[in-house]
Amino acid sequence: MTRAFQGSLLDFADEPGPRELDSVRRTHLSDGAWLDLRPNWIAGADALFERLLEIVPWRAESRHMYDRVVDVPRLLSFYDEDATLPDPLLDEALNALNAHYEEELGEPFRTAGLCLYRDGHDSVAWHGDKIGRGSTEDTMVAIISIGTPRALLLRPSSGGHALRYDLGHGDLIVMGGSCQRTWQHAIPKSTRVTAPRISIQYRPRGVR
Ligand SMILES: O=C(O)CCC(=O)C(=O)O
Ligand SMILES: [Fe+2]
Repeated sequence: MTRAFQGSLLDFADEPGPRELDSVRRTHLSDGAWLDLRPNWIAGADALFERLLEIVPWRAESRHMYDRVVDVPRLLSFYDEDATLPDPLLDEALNALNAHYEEELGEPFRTAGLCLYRDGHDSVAWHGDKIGRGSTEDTMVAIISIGTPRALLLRPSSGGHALRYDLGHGDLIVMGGSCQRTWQHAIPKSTRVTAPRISIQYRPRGVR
C-alpha cells in the first residue's frame, strides 16, 4: 500500500496509553469556536499505529459534503456507540477524554471515526462536522493523530485566512464550541507526504 511510517525511538519510554490532560492549551477562535491542543498525548503511539493499520476493517466511503455525495480519498471505519473499539488503548483514550471534557460538553463522547490517509494523495476537503447536531448546537470533536504528521487547516465559514496546525504523532486536538458550524476544517493533499497517517475522531451521539 504505502511506505511504512517511521516510528519514534523514544516511544518505549512510558507505559502505553493517554498521558495527562492538565497541559491542554486552549485557543479561542472567532464566533465562539475554540481549539484545545495537547501535543504528544498518546504514549505507545508507534505500536498503536501498527495495530490499527492491521486490525481495522478499512473501507472506501463516500460522504455528504455541501450538497453532493463525493468520494472521500481516504479509508474509513466508523465505530458507533455500541461497537467494540478495535484496540483497548482507544477505550482508555475515550475514558480519559470523558473524565476531562464530559462536564463541559454536557454529555460523553461516544463514537469513534477512524480515518487512514495512505499518503499525501489522501485528504479531506473543507467541511464542518454538520451531519446531525453539529449544524445547530455547540459540540466537541476530539481528534488523535498518529503516524505521519499532516496539516489540519481551519478557516471561518464566513471567509478569512486559514490557520494551520501540524498534527504530529500522538497529538490530541479538540474542536469545541461553535467550531463545526462557524468554522471549516480540512486535511489538504501534500506532495511531500509519502507515508500513512491515522486519525481517530471521538464525537458525542448524533454528531457526525
Ligand atoms: O483527519 C482528521 O484529522 C480530520 C478528519 C475529519 O475532519 C472528519 O473526518 O470529519
Ligand atoms: Fe471533520
